[in-house]
Amino acid sequence: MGKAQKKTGKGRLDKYYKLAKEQGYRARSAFKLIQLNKKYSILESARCTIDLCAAPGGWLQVASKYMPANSIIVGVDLVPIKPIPRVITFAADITTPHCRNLIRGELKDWKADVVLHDGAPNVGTAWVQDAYSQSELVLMSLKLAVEFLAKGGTFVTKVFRSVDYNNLIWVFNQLFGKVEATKPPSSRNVSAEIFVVCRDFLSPKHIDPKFLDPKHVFKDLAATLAPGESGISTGTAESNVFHPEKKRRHRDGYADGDYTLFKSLPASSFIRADDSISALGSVNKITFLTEEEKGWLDLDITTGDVKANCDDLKVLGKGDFKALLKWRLALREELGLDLKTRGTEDATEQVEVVEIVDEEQEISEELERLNAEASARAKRDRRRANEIKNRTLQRMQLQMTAPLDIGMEQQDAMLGVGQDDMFDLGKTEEDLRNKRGTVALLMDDDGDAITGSSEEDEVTESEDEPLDSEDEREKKLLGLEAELDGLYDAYQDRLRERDAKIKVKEARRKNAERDEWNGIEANDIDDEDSDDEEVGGWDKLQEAKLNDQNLSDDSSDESVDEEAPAHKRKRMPSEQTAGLPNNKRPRLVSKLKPPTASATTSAAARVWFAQDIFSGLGGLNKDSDPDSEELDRESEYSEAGQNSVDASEQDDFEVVPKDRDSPMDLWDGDEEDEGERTQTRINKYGLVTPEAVMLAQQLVNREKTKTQLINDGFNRYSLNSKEGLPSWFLDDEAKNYKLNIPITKEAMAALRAKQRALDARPIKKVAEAKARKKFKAAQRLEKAMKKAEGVNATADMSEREKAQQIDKLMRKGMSAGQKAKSEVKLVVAKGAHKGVKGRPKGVKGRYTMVDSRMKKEVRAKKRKERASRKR
Ligand SMILES: C[S@@+](CC[C@H](N)C(=O)[O-])C[C@H]1O[C@@H](n2cnc3c(N)ncnc32)[C@H](O)[C@@H]1O
Repeated sequence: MGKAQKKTGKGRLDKYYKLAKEQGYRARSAFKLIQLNKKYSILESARCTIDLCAAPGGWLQVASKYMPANSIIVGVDLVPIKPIPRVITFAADITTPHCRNLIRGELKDWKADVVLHDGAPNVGTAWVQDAYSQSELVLMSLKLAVEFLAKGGTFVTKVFRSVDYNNLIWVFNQLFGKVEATKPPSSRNVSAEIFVVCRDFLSPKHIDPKFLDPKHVFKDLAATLAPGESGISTGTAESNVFHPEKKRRHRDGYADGDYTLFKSLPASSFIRADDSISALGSVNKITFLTEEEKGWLDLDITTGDVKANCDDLKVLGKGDFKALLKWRLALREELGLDLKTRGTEDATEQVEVVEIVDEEQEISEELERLNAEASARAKRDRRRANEIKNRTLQRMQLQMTAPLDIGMEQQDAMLGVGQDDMFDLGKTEEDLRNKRGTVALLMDDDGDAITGSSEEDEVTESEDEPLDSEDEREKKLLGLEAELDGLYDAYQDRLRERDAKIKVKEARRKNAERDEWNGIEANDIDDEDSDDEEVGGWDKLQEAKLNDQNLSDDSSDESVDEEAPAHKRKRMPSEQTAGLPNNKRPRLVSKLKPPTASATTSAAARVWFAQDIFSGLGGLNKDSDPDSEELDRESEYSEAGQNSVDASEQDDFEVVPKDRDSPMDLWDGDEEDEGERTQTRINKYGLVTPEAVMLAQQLVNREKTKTQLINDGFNRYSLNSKEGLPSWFLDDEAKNYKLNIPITKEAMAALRAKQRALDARPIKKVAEAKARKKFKAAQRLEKAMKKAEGVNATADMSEREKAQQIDKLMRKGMSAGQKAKSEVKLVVAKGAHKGVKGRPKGVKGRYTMVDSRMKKEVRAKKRKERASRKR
């Protein structure tokens, strides 16, 4: 009975339950992570994952399946988790410091790329309270996540859709670059759970503890709950009065002995009640039945509105309730129930309550407004970036601009500073001119270079100015190349968008970059700025909200203050030489610099900036080599009496473009990695290309020596430098510049044989099924033999009977365990059998009537099945 109930109850045993069983997952929830991972590709590139609330271990199994080999997976839960290969698990409460210490002990100083949280507290108490503790658990998991996550990491958490939901999302938004809520198909619709995927952890240096403190984050809800009470009570009644829109489910049931839903309250009780607000929240009507109460109806203060309000409290709004409370106070004074002072106190009390609740409402409204604003801003930025891209492409097509490359354009767009590459180049020239002739113009009294928007406006476009013909030609040429580069990149992007595999690879590559890259990001500076402003990010944000400021928009922070702390300055190498006059740099330089760690500028951009015209600008070329920058400035500002540069650095110094044929360029670290990777691939899968098989055969058959093969591998292009060549050319070249190795018949045959052998191997499931079958047959036989021995040992059977019995047992034991199928006779419905209804003559046992139509139909059906299976 239990079984039947289980199957139908709540539809628990749905297809994911069955799938989980089939695929060996411990919980159906595993599919939630599989689906989340499919959407966001979280696990493929992660090398360390922490799963909080992991029992029984479904998510851990998924993580272990999808994460790269040798990655670290740690799972924690209140209950012990059965061991899973290559997963570390322990039992702890994630809300305790003990748990934190255990994780720290496991990770040492590693950081996690992903933190998962699918926690659910034990249900059973009131719904409001359940949701609250779930939200608390989420906040606790976030606390661990921010401690252990690496910058750029991902936090996936389950949240219940409750009143806390928006507050949690708001907090996530403060700590992560991208926050998305999603409900995977395997999550039941009846469940209030939703999964929030927070990517791009910002890793701020200081996090205001209030962000992670349930008291602050869920202030709204906490305030509506009276201390020590878990749900519907005075607090809730109050909230019903002042927040009629926030309906909470009432699970307390009926009061003792009272089984009606409609409740009325005598006016005298309301007037004399201590807790008038909760009285208003829990009744439908205020009645005037006694003589005294009827008398109150005639008073001036009891206006028509008040009477109407008393009639049906459930339809009243906040203003109506306030009017009723005012009326109550006035009546109490009238009746002399309160001394004047007491009355005032009471009034103050009421007003305070109203104010607190009002304030809470304001905060929640503010939160909602901020969320809406953030999403609108993101949308606006996206639109702007698209516009910029389109405009740039148009200008490129009209040959109006020399695109540096798509990568840089995107950087600009991302920074939201607009696409004004040509203007910036113009500005560069302007700067040059200024530097040559009118340096003084750029200096203020203290010798600081002047920057600012007003200046930017003053900078004129130098597009119109004639360049000398040599330069112009070169510029044009580079422009054309860059244009080709741009178009090629766009083409590659389109290809990439179509190819899911490339997306995964890209994600991995990005992940690798993220770990290696320690450079500067505009955001970093922003973060630091806000961090450095110390006290309470929370308070500041609240304040910022009130001031209607955009938290991420901090263009004003771009200029670095003279008194800025040392670590702030460290971020801008160009400004390390504090004594130099141009601490503040013209816009072009400061704008291009931060994102242009050498890794981010394309070859085309580097070639572009390697032109003589830029050679005088520190920070523009050389990818921020601080030494060369210092020397540049040293030579330019020597009159200003700067002497902070080493004597060795003061030697004749010439800014030259990087030597294209320098030996450094020939050494390609990637190729070594590639070699290793190829080796591992070969170890794992063997040789998979005919060329490789052929070369191997030649080596084995001693047709060629290793040296010969290596020598054959070289060609006159092998040592060519790739520096400065456009990517489309390199891609094309990579396909064609190598020698085409002729493939022999033998190599192809060997490869095919290998493939056939691979195909002939049964898949794991089939092999397992066969082994199971064999094992069961052996068991049956053993059982039969034991029985036969028993029969043999019995004394009350004749030898003949024993032989018969044993024969029967053995036949049964040797059979496949299935009953022999009874034969079905096929009777063709033609000749004498045509049109016969019922059993045809002379046919005994089971039979089936068949005809040519049926034959055709069956064949067609089989054909279709085969075709669909192939597909
Ligand atoms: C829905 S289950 C997690 C299922 C898991 N993701 C899987 O795929 O197998 C929720 C888990 O949260 C755990 N949990 C609840 N509160 C916890 C706490 N404070 N600390 C650790 N685990 C907790 C419960 O023990 C329970 O095993």
